[in-house]
Amino acid sequence: MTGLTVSPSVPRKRRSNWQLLMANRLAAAGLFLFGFIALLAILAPVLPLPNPDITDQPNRLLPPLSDGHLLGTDHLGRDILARLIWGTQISLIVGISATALAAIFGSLIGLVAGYMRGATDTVLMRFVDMLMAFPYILLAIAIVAALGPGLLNALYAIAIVNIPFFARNIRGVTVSVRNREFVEAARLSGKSHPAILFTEVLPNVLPVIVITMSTTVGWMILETAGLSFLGLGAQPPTADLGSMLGQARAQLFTAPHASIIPGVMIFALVMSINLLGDGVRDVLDPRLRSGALDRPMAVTKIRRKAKPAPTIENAPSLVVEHLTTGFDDGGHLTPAVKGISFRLDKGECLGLIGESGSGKSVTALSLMGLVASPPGLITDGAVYIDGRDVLGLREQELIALRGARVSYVFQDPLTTLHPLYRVGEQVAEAILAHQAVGKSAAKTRAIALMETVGIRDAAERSRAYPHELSGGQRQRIGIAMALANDPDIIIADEPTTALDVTVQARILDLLQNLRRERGLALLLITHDFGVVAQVCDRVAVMKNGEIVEQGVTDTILRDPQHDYTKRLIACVPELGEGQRFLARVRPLFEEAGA
Ligand SMILES: Nc1ncnc2c1ncn2[C@@H]1O[C@H](COP(=O)(O)OP(=O)(O)OP(=O)(O)O)[C@@H](O)[C@H]1O
Repeated sequence: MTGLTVSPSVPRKRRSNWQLLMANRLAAAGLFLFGFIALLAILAPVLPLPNPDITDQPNRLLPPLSDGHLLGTDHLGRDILARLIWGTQISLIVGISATALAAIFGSLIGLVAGYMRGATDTVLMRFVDMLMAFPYILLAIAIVAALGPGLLNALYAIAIVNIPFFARNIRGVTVSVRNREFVEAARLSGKSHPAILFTEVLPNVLPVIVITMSTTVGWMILETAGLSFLGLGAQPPTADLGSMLGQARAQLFTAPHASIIPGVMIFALVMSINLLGDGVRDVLDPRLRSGALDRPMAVTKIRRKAKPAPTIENAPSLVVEHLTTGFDDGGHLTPAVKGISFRLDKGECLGLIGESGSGKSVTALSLMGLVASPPGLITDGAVYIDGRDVLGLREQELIALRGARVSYVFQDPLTTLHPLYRVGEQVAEAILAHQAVGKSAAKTRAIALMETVGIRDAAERSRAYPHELSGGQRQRIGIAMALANDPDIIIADEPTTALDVTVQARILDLLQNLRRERGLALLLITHDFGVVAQVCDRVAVMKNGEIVEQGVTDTILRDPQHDYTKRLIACVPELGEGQRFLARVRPLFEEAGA
């Protein structure tokens, strides 16, 4: 828990983008350094600096800390500090202007190509591909050579070679946004294409434009310096960082300070902008924070306050003790599950019930360390399977338990089944993940499992793709995969919510039969007390991440103690009881102020 502050149980006010940026220490350091350099550059006209262009041959190549020249003088006796500050100003103006130009034209190309598609897209993107086909620094040199050396032409050249980065990025996002329902709705309402592009699409791609700008501006400053270094950018006597470096090259060994000083400034400037740019990207696209997308952890991060006993005696199949899971929002922990405890015995069904957002799924995923990290973090408690604390296991041991001893059935099988593989192959793959059997044996067993879960013509249906099956059949495939390795515990997270009532009843029947036949322990997550009444031996009621009541289902149904449980039970209407149901429910909700 070190370094994290924990929110109280009342909902916390969302932190502003500025607060999130400041919470990122590297970005804050980048902002501080960049702010300091930019301030110096802005104040150049009012700072007590000598004229940066006045030469003074007798005082050439004076070392730093010389009288009247804090950073010494260059090969023509000009004051290096003055040239450095004025040069930084020019480098910043050129780099930022080139970024703005590239962003405007590149984004425009990307927006139009991605939105219009067809011939417009082909022509624009082939033009962009042509630009990208050349090494960009060579292309920039060629452009300046054609336009003639000079800072303005260097600016145009750097902007042109960076247009493709913006065009490609923005086109990709625009293509996905143009098919969204709100754009469709705007089209149906009769809005013109330009209006849709600028009022519907642009606001949604703006964060990507800002992210691309913040991560490329440093490079553009570096590229401008590169052109000036080669004598193609700033022309004498004007100084920018690249030309200072280029002119000092000849005295690299006799007066190294003349090159080291602008070199250090380029490094500090580009480094500070890149750190700040990464911070801006993380704030605007939190999915990328800390590389969350490319480096997801295999097991939820576990940092428990106290070390629980590694084993317990005579334990039932599953014991959860004081489990606490939260989400780390840039150094701030928002709890989602707060110290919950429950038990589940062999052959038993425990219902975990609660309204949306009460923490049921986070509980289910925490049991096998499946909450996505970052940002998920287990901060307390233990999960004992057959008396052994699985949260204390090594990563590989915990992964080996998944699907083998404990398996999951999720709400929407269409999102958990791979669309490009036949369902039989997917069931066989679940077997192969844990059992040393041949491919054909796995296929035969997969078909047998499909028969067990009630899929008719299993051999033939095993060759179907997920989209060729009905919702009920797909959920049966999900259950077959969960059964593939004869688990002891099945965690079913709202397995029937996406199905109609008749299919729902059949799937619940199937789970009941499998539980009885195989002695499975079933943790059934639902928000429907009707389902609990039908299937579960015991029930635990969750609210705001806590279990507010648990016990034998019949007892709780007959005599609920907690108001919240009473309201959940009252929400189960009985057939033909509409009026009586409403009369019963209304006072409960009025009491709760709902
Ligand atoms: N990746 C995440 N990052 C931040 N907060 C999250 C994340 N996943 C879940 N939460 C939060 O954790 C809390 C519990 O969510 P959970 O998904 O467990 O609810 P639930 O009871 O399963 O709801 P539902 O029935 O709608 O699935 C919610 O407040 C949710 O916003």
